[in-house]
Amino acid sequence: MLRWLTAGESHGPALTAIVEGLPAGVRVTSGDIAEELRRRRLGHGRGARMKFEQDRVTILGGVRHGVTLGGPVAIEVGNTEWPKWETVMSADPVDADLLAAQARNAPLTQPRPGHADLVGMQKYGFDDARPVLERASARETAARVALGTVAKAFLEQALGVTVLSHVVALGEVEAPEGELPGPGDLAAVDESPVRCFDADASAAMIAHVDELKRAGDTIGGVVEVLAYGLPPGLGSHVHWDRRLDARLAGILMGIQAIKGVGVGDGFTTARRPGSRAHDEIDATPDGVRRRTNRAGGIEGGMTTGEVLRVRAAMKPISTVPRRLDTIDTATGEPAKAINQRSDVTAVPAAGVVAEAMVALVLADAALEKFGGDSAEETARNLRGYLSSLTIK
Ligand SMILES: Cc1cc2nc3c(=O)[nH]c(=O)nc-3n(C[C@H](O)[C@H](O)[C@H](O)COP(=O)(O)O)c2cc1C
Ligand SMILES: C=C(O[C@@H]1CC(C(=O)O)=C[C@@H](OP(=O)(O)O)[C@H]1O)C(=O)O
Repeated sequence: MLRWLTAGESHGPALTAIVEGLPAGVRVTSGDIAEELRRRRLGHGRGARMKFEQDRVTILGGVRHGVTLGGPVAIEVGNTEWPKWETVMSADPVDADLLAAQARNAPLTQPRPGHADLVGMQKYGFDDARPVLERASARETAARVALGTVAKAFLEQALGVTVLSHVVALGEVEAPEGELPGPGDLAAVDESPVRCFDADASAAMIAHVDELKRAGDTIGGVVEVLAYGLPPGLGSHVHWDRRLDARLAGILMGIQAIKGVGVGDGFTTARRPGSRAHDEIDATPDGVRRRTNRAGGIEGGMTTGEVLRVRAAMKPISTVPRRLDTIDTATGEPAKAINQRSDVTAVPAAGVVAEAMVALVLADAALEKFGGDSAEETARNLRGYLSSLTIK
């Protein structure tokens, strides 16, 4: 079983991430993690913070000379802006000068509609939104992407599985249904400032973001994660919590601001008759194949061996520059919500986060099926399973 945790606040000194249960022999370096973190920071519509803040990656355990050892992998993502935030976010009791400086930081008492601010203050008994928003912030997704890098490396090296994502809708602009990016197309997707594979849709999305920025507004969208090279049989039909679709939905919904998940054609499938909703099966010289992939590579809670295809819908950023109506929790009077700065959209970044989340679930499901204390053992067990399949 793969276990993983993250810790740290948005403006704290660092995020910390640990993953336990990955085999030995997976090649991964801090450079690989830094590259994935770089991808997560990109995207047209992200705010000023992405430009001046740097992620500083240090692998603190579980890797030696660029190869995993089989123990927990611990990763620190340091925040280069920490010195500016030390008085606000210091963990230890502070001296008198620091306390005086902190007292000048007025509490944040105008909670943003759509963010965790108000209910977090109620639940945890704070009269300031700062302690809530620091952890609710999607800064934490940097730690998840760091862990996802290790999971992706395992999937590639032990199973030959490639995970990538692309943006399929940004607000009202949708990419045409059609050609999907293939396993080698990640760089082509990343070239688009909105991570959209279709050039015309990409241009329209960029214009849409610019228009919303001018209007002081924010926007959501839909990302699709694809996984190529999966064998049939990851996950199981036998119990609800072993179904791969349930596990993928849970992990994707666990990303900040994700409000819907679709597997394959998702909600569209519900509007089609059965004759046009399912994927008919053929025997081909290459083995059993589905004629289409409307199911997105999952039937009965298990991978079918076709391309895995899952979508996640993100709501618009809740720090709206136009400042939505709220209350001041200190006075109970009407007020305008907190707004220092904000992303117009973070949908392209959410795709990179979603890749990491899907990679962790797939790595977990692969280890459940094939086991292995070394990546080589997992690969050997996969080969044995594939060669022993009676229906190929
Ligand atoms: C990559 C990423 C970047 C985000 N950037 C912002 C932001 O700049 N401002 C903001 O208010 N929300 C941002 N969000 C969304 C908030 O984290 C989210 O709205 C908040 O957690 C409340 O959503 P929830 O109800 O799903 O928890 C971002 C989310 C992601 C995934
Ligand atoms: C820092 C990151 O995202 C942040 C996520 C976020 C939020 O409320 O979720 C709010 C913004 O931070 P701030 O309010 O300090 O400008 C984003 O920049 C990051 O992704 O690395």
